Amino acid sequence: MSLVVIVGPPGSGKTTIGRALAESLGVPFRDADADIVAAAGKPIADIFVDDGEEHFRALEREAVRRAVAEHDGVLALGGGAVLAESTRKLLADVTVVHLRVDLAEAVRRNEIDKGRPLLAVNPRATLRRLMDERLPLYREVADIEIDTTGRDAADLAAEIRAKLAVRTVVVNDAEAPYPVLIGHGTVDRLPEFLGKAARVAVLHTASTAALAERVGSLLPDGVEATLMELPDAEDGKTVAVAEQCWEALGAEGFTRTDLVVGVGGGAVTDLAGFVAACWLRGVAVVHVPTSLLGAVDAAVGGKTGVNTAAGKNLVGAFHPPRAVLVDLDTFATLPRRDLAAGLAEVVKAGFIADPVILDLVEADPEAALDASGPVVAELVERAIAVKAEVVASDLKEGGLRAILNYGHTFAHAIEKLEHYRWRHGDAVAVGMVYAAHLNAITGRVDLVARTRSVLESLGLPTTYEPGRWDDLLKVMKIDKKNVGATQRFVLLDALAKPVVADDVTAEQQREAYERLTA
Ligand SMILES: NC(=O)c1ccc[n+]([C@@H]2O[C@H](COP(=O)([O-])OP(=O)(O)OC[C@H]3O[C@@H](n4cnc5c(N)ncnc54)[C@H](O)[C@@H]3O)[C@@H](O)[C@H]2O)c1
Ligand SMILES: O=C(O)C(=O)C[C@@H](O)[C@H](O)[C@H](O)COP(=O)(O)O
Repeated sequence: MSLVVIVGPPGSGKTTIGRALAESLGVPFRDADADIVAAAGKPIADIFVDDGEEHFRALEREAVRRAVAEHDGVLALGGGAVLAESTRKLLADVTVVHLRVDLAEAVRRNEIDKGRPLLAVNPRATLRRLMDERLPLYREVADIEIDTTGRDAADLAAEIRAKLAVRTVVVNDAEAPYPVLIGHGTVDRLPEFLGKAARVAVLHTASTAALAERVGSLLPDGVEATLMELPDAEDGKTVAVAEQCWEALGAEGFTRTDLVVGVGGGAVTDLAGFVAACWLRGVAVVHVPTSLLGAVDAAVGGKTGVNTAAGKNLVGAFHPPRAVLVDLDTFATLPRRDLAAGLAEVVKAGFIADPVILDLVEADPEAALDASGPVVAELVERAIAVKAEVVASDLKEGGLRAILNYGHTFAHAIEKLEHYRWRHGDAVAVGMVYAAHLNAITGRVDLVARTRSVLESLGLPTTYEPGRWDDLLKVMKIDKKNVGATQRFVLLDALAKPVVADDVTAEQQREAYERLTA
């Protein structure tokens, strides 16, 4: 969590709403006015009477400077703090929420709270003047503006939380750029992405049924939701399941302006994207990934598809979403094993492009496994940034995008041999160890020990059964990256220097397997 600063006129609810927001985010709350009172040893009204407003403003500037430097959480400022240019400059680098309120309600709230020296005489006229004078200053510093009139604190805290996207990564897809909103409560932003939809098909599994219901309840009057429950995990990623969805869309009279929403792990978003890509030759899809793996990988980038008897993801389409809503709250119910599986793809992003990811995981693997902690939020953001940059320049995997397949040649072969009963992330973990052996064997870089140790620290598998090489090789020979009879592997020349190699010999491949299973 980083700092969120609340500003607004007297009576806008900065302290009450700030506290409710901090509680809902699970972070500490701090009140700059309380800091001034503590430092001066007397109430603000007494500082005004004894020392004058100018002295109070000097104390306030210092209190705000200190709090902005020290605090990690929610910080409420006094109504006049934004008068100081130095304070406004300080706020340019942090997230600022401006709470508005109408005059009548502000007067009412200030009548209850009598401790405001500037409002001692003729509060209505004074408040109107202060609000008019300060409004442009609040707006100058604010990232988010919310009207608090007639609303309760918990409700407002929930709305602010939803708007406090940790970050919006824009995937600059050449055809239609789309945002990936990462934050708490971002699912509530769905109504912004409905377009002209009159019907919304919400695809989910049993594990995400409650969230799918919530998605349905977010739709405005006149927009109908149809919830479709899919079989769990890879059992849902089949042509037969896709066909059932198409039948249901047909029965609903689903048109080109309607919307598919995928609420679930990567299996759901892959299937939802595929259903949307094919229905009427392409309707919009919004993804609400609920697994870490879905958030950092499957929901971003527009690859959709199903598994068939021939292999993993061999049937599908490139169909980028209209938006991706990564709601960090959804990871709270994700089993630890699935969280770890998602971290395998995060670690992959570390090896191919952003080694800071590896540093973060290695520094504290337990923190990386704490779904509600700040490390997971940073890892999510970093991994999505890696993926967004790659897919923006090469949606259809003409070149660069293949690097996202690091470890996947071997992983997909395991998944097929295991009849899709292995978690994808677990298979990718083993696949990365295999690729690390190939890196070393082909004289590139030796990252075997580091790969094993970072994955093992997360409880991920790093080895596979011996004696299955022939079966594995057969599957690897129909990998999508292959060109004709030439196998291609994503390898690393060095950390964060991926290459696509087409000269890995049969002996080298086998040797990597022998070392992996030794
Ligand atoms: N399209 C792409 O670019 C891309 C990228 C990576 C992976 N994938 C695909 O994604 C799939 C793997 O995704 P995954 O790891 O999310 O698997 P998954 O979708 O099977 O989900 C894993 C398990 O977690 C459960 N789950 C999901 N969210 C939950 C939540 N919030 N609380 C409780 N349980 C929850 C699911 O019901 C499932 O049992 C694979 O099919 C893989 O091929 C696609
Ligand atoms: O988005 C990509 O491109 C990837 O390769 C991401 C992979 O992590 C992911 O598992 C993807 O589903 C694999 O795609 P595939 O084309 O090899 O099936």
